Amino acid sequence: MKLTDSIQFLKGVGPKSVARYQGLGIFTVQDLLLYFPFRYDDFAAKSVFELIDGEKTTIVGRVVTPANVSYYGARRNRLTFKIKQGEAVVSVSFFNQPYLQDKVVMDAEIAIYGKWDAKKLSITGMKILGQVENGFQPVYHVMQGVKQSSLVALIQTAFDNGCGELIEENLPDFLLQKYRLVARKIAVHAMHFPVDEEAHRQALRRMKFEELFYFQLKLQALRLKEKAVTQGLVIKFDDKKVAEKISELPYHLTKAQESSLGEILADMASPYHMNRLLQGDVGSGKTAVASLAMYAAVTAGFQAALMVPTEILANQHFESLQQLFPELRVAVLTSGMKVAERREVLGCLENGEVQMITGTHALIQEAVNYQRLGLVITDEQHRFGVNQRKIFREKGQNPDVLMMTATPIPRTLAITAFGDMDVSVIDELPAGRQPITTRWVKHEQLMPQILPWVADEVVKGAQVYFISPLIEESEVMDLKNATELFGELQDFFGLSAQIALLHGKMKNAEKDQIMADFKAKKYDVLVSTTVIEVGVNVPNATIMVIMDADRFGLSQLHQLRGRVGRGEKKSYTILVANPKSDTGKRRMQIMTETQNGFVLAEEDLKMRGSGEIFGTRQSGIPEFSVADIVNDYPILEVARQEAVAIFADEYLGDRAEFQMILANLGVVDIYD
Ligand SMILES: Nc1ncnc2c1ncn2[C@@H]1O[C@H](COP(=O)(O)OP(=O)(O)OP(=O)(O)O)[C@@H](O)[C@H]1O
Repeated sequence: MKLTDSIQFLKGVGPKSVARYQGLGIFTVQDLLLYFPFRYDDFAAKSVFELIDGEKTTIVGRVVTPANVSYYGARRNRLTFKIKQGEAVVSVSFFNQPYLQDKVVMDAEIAIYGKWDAKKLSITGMKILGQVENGFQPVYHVMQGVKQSSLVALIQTAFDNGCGELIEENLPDFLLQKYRLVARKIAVHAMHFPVDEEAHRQALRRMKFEELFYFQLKLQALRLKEKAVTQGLVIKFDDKKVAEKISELPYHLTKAQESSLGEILADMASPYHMNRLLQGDVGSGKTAVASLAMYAAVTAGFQAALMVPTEILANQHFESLQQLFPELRVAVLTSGMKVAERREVLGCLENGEVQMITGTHALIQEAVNYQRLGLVITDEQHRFGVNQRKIFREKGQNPDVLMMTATPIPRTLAITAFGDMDVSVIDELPAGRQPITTRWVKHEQLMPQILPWVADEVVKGAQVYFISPLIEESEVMDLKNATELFGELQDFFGLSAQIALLHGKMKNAEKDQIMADFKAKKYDVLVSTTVIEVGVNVPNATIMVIMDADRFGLSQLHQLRGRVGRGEKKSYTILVANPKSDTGKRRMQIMTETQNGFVLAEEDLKMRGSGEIFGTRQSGIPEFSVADIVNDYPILEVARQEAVAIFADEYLGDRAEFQMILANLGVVDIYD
């Protein structure tokens, strides 16, 4: 038998079960052996003196009273009896399982799995265990038609047929020794049938290492391949002009901005393909760095493009680029544009008149052709697919690509998701920024306390955002909420403040007009749905009020809060929320405690898991079968170092172990 054989060749597997097992992703014997339990229940019997109140456990004792079933209510009943363990007498009850009565035999030993109540010296039973030799039992994800016990039996059959012996080692010897990892054969067996907890721990450690190591190898291989295969552009920018531009800025670049820009420019000048992520907290000045990189590309005779997720942002960047570079021809391209305007822009892009362009994903549509595209910067990269580069290549352009993100990515995730990328981090805010004061208030405080205070601040010249509650997946409800809030605020402020409403259903031109007017201080208060979440830059706005703030995730709240505190004036964020859940409360608490996006992102990750923050599929973060990127971070880091070392070590190239690794990876042609 081979590992690649279908499980149908195993004894006891008929066509029907083959189909069912396929539903679990099990096709071959190998799939079966690598289908690991997701947890283990500890059924090992314990002495009643070591038990903790509320703990789920197994107790073994001798039955000392007959089992009695008492009925109460229409269908409910309780089975009770007593057992003796040493001198201790323990009361046992089972709810609604009267049929267990037969299994309770006077004077016989019995093992009961259930929940321990220390005060009453009693256990609420969940099941009566047949035998208690091995207390450590695996639990698998199964589905209808496949029982735990049949799955276990099938795995046992596979081992009985010697399939376990066919499992080949896929880690090099020196790593097994260095990290004292158990052999693959042993680990796979122990994942299913551990003799004890320690055996299981060792098996798991080995399988996690293997999974993360291969993952990192793949990233390293990709990275190498990318560097070797794709001929990047050499963008010979004009040093002097760039320096001049920097000196003309109304502010000094922060150290972090300077070094990030330096890294980006070095990539551009090199013949390699830039594959870099620019990460920085909200308001840290990423866009400023990006603009300078674009300028550098233009001084070398290339075009540069900046791609952003919303039209509001595209227009905002268009304006600021025009302001920064009045001597250049800057354009904007969005899908909401008039046909004639669009045609004009497309023509000038193709003939090279337009030197810099910003826009939404309209920038990469088919009809768009560039004359000499040198640099593409994408904002909020996780909102775009990862395929942009391919699209550009298909257009015959091979620009350097820089991705920016304002969602701070915890280091753990950055390594996992972007392990094949170079990363620049802007980890300081421009000088002169004051911390944003964040307060959490209840709904009932809004009218008597918050609104009068906001009114006072408006009189003093403050501009204010009000974010209406988020109703997931319902634009209609979002709109209703925003409109209601708008009405209430109009009633409250009367003529004392100019209020505008902005929501996702508006026409783009209308949205742009409102944003422009808000920037120009024609409005004091902007009521909005979350359409202003990312990137909006109105430095004079200093107050952000978020209604039903507990409905937002931490990262989103952080983004929203980042809309204030963008100038030198003191800024405030008010979270209005009466959270019902503990998570909601915790979120509000954390928001008032820290303004550090990286800390918040770590917390968010702990509270929600990685998938929700980035949407696993989009972000390219794979789903691991045994490893967990948050909790297994130390293993991930070691695996990464080893993967990097392997590819860096030329001597390894000739060794059989290295060939084996490459073959397993399916990337034998790295050096071709
Ligand atoms: N070094 C600096 N000193 C002072 N102000 C700066 C500096 N760099 C940028 N700014 C200003 O700070 C504000 C925020 O900068 P920018 O829009 O580049 O940040 P960002 O990181 O892109 O923000 P976000 O991620 O929130 O969209 C802008 O008004 C910008 O002009």
